[in-house]
Amino acid sequence: MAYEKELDAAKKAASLAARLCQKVQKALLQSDVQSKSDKSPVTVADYGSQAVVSLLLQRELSSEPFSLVAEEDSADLRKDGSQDILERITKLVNDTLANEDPLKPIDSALSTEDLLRAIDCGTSEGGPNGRHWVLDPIDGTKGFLRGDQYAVALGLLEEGKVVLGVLACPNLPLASIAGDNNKDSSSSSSSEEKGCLFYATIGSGTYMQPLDSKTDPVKVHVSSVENPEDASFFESFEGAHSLHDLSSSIANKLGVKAPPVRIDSQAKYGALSRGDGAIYLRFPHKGYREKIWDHVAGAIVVTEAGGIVTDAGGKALDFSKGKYLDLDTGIIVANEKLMPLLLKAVRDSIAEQEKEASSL
Ligand SMILES: Nc1ncnc2c1ncn2[C@@H]1O[C@H](COP(=O)(O)OS(=O)(=O)O)[C@@H](OP(=O)(O)O)[C@H]1O
Ligand SMILES: [Mg+2]
Ligand SMILES: [Mg+2]
Ligand SMILES: [Mg+2]
Repeated sequence: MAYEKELDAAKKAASLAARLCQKVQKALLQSDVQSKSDKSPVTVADYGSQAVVSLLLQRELSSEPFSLVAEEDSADLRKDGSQDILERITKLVNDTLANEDPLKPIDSALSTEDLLRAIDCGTSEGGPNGRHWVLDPIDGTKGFLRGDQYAVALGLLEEGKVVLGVLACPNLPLASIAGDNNKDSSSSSSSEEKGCLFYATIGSGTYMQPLDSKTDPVKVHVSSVENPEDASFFESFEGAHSLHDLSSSIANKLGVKAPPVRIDSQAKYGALSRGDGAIYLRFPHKGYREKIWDHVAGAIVVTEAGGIVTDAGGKALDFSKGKYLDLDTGIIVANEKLMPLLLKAVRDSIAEQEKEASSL
């Protein structure tokens, strides 16, 4: 299989980073209200996760040139007054790496300077040439803070095309979340087993396995629903991230009956890839520029499971332009059967909205 070595490294890196995030989220949720409103634990997990992925990929793929486009950088950690937090992150990363394989002797603990360097390996600009890893160390930071859904999202671009993607979703139930409308999908089902690892390489399909066990992976497929009346749709939890009114107008036009399922992060792409819902609608407010790390891993996880991911005009997403995606209005996802109907509903709803706006 193509990209076997890269996939092994990516799964290992994302799983280990997810373990670090779980540890921080647990501490965060157990802590008192005052320290919950202190955003530093989130920062710790974002930086820690990025460092772990950066270090693991470089270690496992040491014979290859390494380029990483990632969300975080070390600028704030290098400022005066950041020494305490920097030491905390360094300890967290060292502890995580030491627990990775208790049988393997640890080389030597990382210094704070090593940690800053590992984070800053993620400052590549990406682009159309060569290989670039793309990382969102915690996607859905707001969900992470609430104790809800988040994902460690890692992808690989080759000559501007996504060839591999891994999504670690520590709070996503292994069972379907279909019908979990507006429920808190992490805490509503506390007895259910949670933690999913989705992965895909180009031409080989999408697989899911439990995040914390060696259980065999299963191949997943997007929903085969053909009648929009039977479809349900996902959208951002945060209203500030996507225009919920526009989504509901599109859903009405299509005849979708079920209310939206709102969950944070690229866990939406993971859930769609196994058919928990049939449609994803994402319409950021005007002027917002989408970053590639918010979609690279999720897009291949869905397309390899048989889905289609486009902008609101029906164009495939172009990940070759650097850190940003140039988009027509929004991002939509559906299976092949629903996509033509969805595109028409999107076009009609946007036209209606523009007409209303111009008559004001
Ligand atoms: N204004 C605005 N509009 C659209 N998108 C935005 C906006 N602000 C942030 N972001 C990006 O959204 C990422 C979070 O993913 P979701 O929107 O799917 O989830 S959620 O609604 O936040 O729960 C989130 O990713 P993280 O920063 O990694 O959490 C952001 O990159
Ligand atoms: Mg993100
Ligand atoms: Mg993030
Ligand atoms: Mg962020």
